[in-house]
Amino acid sequence: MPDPAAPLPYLVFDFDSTFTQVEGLDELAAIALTGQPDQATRVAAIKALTDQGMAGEIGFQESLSKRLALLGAHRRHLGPLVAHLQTKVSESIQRNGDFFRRYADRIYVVSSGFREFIEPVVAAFGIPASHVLANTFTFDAEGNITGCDPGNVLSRDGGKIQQLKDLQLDGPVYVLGDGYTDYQIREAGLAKRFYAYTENVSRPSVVAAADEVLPTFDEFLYQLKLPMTLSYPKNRIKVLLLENPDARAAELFRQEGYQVEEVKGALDEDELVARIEGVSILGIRSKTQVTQRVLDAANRLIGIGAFCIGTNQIDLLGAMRKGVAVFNAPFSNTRSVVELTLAELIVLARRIPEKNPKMHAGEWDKSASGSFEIRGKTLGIIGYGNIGSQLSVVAEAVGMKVVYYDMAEKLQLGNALKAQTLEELLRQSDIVTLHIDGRPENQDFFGAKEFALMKKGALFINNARGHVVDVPALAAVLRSGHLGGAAIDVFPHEPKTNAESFESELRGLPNVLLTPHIGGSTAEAQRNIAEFVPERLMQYINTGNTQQSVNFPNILLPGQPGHRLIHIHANVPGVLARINNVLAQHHVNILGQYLKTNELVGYVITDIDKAYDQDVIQALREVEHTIKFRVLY
Ligand SMILES: NC(=O)c1ccc[n+]([C@@H]2O[C@H](COP(=O)([O-])OP(=O)(O)OC[C@H]3O[C@@H](n4cnc5c(N)ncnc54)[C@H](O)[C@@H]3O)[C@@H](O)[C@H]2O)c1
Ligand SMILES: O=C(O)[C@H](O)COP(=O)(O)O
Repeated sequence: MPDPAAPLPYLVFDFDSTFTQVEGLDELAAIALTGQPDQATRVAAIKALTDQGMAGEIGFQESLSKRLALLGAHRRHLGPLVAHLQTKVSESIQRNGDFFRRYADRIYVVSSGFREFIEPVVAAFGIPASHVLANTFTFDAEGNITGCDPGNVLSRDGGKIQQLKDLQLDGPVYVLGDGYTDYQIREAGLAKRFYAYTENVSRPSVVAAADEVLPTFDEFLYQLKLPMTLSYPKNRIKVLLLENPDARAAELFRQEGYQVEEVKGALDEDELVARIEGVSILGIRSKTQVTQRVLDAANRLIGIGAFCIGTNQIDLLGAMRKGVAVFNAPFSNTRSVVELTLAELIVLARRIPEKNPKMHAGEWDKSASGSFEIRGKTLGIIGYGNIGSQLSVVAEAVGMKVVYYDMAEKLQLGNALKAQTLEELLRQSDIVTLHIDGRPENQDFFGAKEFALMKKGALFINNARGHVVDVPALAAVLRSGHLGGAAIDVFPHEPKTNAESFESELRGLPNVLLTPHIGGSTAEAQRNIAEFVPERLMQYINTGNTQQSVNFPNILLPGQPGHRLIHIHANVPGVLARINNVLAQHHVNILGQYLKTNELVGYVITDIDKAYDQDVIQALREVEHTIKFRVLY
């Protein structure tokens, strides 16, 4: 760590795959060979030689001369190459361009690439030509590139080492690069530290030799407490994804620069407590219970993503008290559940759960007994929310009468009739389907009393949550023949992974269709969820936007004009006044302020001018009743 009062150490950057995302010679080859029949094979051969050289498998000089021989490039290709490379500067270097301009006198680019394309690219970052040390091409009279200047030390093996010796820098040198030749500067004792730069490419031999690994340049600036454009390096944000959400979720988080760890199944409380330390984002589905104990062990948690609809598995109030925002996907699998329920209505009405296993066992049981059409029958929908109301429309479209019951006042769709009481619905329905949510008060919502009120021979479906039904009572009415059948997708105790077995007293009962909680498990739903939830979480992290959070005050924030202070506090009187007192005492200019509270927490966003005294940040952290505080640049 440099002494803050001392000048910055000299920073020696590699160019190819470090300063830029690509290898300049590979790109030159692609441009020069455009339209040639053997383009692909020659470019691939050049790339392979680059990699062998970078990994230290062949000498640098051998790699370079073989590549140049394959290249067939001309001076006229250099202009397009530079224009292309200017769009390929590493993202974190691009966003910290101001740092380079400010400290250009301490920065050198030492590369085995070529001055002809490096100089113009780094010049845009304030780095003068005198700080670019690179090879130079040789040309023939027609302007064809024939090779590289053999007099340049960088064209030889050990060239970077010699170049650093020749530079005679009068202070500590830190080298940042992706290649083995960058490490060799440190190995030769000419640099104090070597940082393996892995934003674009990560070479195991180089990473193994490094003092530090830099997934981005933000990480370097953060470690050295240097000015940076992000408030926190994204590579430090750890995501733990459980229960196998669609691969797109991990892909989106990784694209954002986060570290992602995945666990196929659910974790129990002890397992999750052991894994949650250091995790900033936890992604789960319906199985993993996020309890107060888990939240207490979560020292870095910012947000939880429920990659499903239900959030009853999360202690939402506990999360709120800890300043952890929870997001779900409230509509992404709605249609999938509706389609499954529609299928089950018909399948149960035709007694398929009984007939199918018989057929597989070689028994031909052709009979109309107990089978009926669903047309004209009454479907009782309990819980007329997103799923219940969409099912209502679909069921009417296939000729059913719909009656619904909901504790809340709901928009009546089509010809559906509202039942004033649950009893009224149960007495008239031929099929009853549950679509209430899994809030704790709904534990054993449907039991012996409710089953007794159903018509003899009626059918029952539960695709909502397992714990809302008293399963022994259901098993009893199925055994007694009071119910004609049931389709059950959710259970009070479900296996954590596919490796565990499923135990239930519903197993083996007649005309009972059991499915392994697959109501929302379709390709479409899972893909939608895997895009929806990461988007909400990343917006929250990047902008403070809490729109559609299930436990936080919802604020849709405007664009950020300066720095943004995000303050989560216990909802007690006077906190906003204290925040504003601190801001006033430090003469901070407020550009905008937004506050929303709920019963437990207050959420205050303050946009301020970028110029402010850093002490204000500590003072804001110390405001009484603060739960969490962060700054967005
Ligand atoms: N099987 C699956 O794979 C699967 C997939 C998605 C959703 N779900 C579950 O389906 C259920 C419904 O989902 P949704 O998106 O329609 O939810 P929703 O919140 O839109 O609707 C739930 C409705 O139930 C009502 N309700 C709650 N408790 C009630 C009660 N005691 N009496 C009467 N009405 C009550 C609410 O007022 C609300 O209108 C949830 O439990 C969800 O977890 C299961
Ligand atoms: O709440 C939900 O969306 C469903 O129960 C689906 O849950 P799952 O993602 O665990 O299948």
